[in-house]
Amino acid sequence: MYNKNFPLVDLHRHLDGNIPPKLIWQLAREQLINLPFTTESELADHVFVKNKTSDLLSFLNKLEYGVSVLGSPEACYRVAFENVAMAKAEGIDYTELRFSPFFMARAFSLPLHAVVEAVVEGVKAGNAAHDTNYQLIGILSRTFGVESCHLELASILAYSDHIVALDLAGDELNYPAHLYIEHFQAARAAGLQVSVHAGEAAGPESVWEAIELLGAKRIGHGVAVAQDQKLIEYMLKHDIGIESCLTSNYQTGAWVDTANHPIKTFLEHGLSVSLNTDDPGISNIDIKHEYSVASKTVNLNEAQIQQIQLNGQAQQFLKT
Ligand SMILES: O=c1[nH]cnc2c1ncn2[C@@H]1O[C@H](CO)[C@@H](O)[C@H]1O
Ligand SMILES: [Zn+2]
Repeated sequence: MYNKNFPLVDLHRHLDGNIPPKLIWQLAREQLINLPFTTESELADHVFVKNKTSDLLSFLNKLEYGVSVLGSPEACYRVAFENVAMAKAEGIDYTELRFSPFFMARAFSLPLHAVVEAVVEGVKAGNAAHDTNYQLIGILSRTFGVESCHLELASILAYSDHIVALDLAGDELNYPAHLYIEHFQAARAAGLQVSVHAGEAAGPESVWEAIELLGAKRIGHGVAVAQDQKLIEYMLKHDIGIESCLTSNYQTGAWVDTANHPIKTFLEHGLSVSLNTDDPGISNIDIKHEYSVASKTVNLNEAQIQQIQLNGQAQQFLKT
C-alpha cells in the first residue's frame, strides 16, 4: 500500500480515458444519444477491459464508447468536472489530467476550440468545488496524422495559460515522434512542458526520438527503456521521468509479466519513475489499486513505494 504521509499523485491519467459506463449512460440519456445496449450493465460489459486485449490498438478502441457521447461542449465540460470529482474521491492529492481535443471532438465534429474551452472550464469548476489544484495536459492524437495534429495543437495553444504540457499519444508504431517535431517546437516556444507516450508499443529508439526530437522531460510508459543501458544513463543524467502504468501495460500487452515489470529495474537504477492509472474508465481501476499491484504483484518494498510517491511529486509539471 502507499504511504499516507506522502502525497498521492497521478501524473498520467487521460480524462477522456476516464468516462466510466455510468457516466456514458447518463450522458447518452440526457442528450438522447442511442447506444447499442439496452442496460447500463450490458454497456459496462463492453467498456471494461476483461483481463487483457490483444494489442494497444484494441485497447484504445475501448475508449470509443466514452467519446461517442460527447455530443456538445457541455458534455465535455461534464466529463472534465466529473474527472476532478472522481480523482478527488480516489484520494488523489495532485494530478495532471490529459485530454486530446480532436479525440473528444471527433464523434460529433465539435469545434476544437470549444472542446478545449469546455475542458478548461470544467476542471476549473471542479477544482473550485473540491478544493484541488489539478492541472491539464493537452494531447496530440498521433493516429490521425500530422495535419490533424496541427489543428489540435492550435486549439491547445489558444488556452496555453491553462495547460501545463503537451503529450503525443495513440498509435506509436505507425506514427513515430519525428513526424511531430514542428508541433513540439511550437509548444515549447509557447512555454509548454513535454511528456510523450514512448517505448510502450515500440522500442527504445522511440524513446530517444521523444527526448531528442520532441524535448520530452517525462516518458509515458517507457517499458522499452529497460533494454537500453545508454538510454537509462541519459535519462538519469537529465532527470527524465518515467510514468509507469502497471495495469494498462498488462491490458495493452506492453508488458504482461507484471511480477517482473521493469519498474523494478528503473527503481534499482535510481530513475525517477512514478505510478499512474492511464485510462481508469476502461481499465476499471483506481490509483490505490495500482499501488496494491506494485506492492503485492511486483513485490516492491515500502521504501520503493515511498520513492515512487516522491518521484511523482518531484516530476509534477506544476512546481509548488
Ligand atoms: O495507453 C495509451 N497509449 C497510447 N495512447 C493512449 C493510451 N491511452 C489513451 N491513449 C490515447 O490518448 C488519446 C486520448 O486521451 C487518444 O488518442 C487515445 O488513443
Ligand atoms: Zn496514456
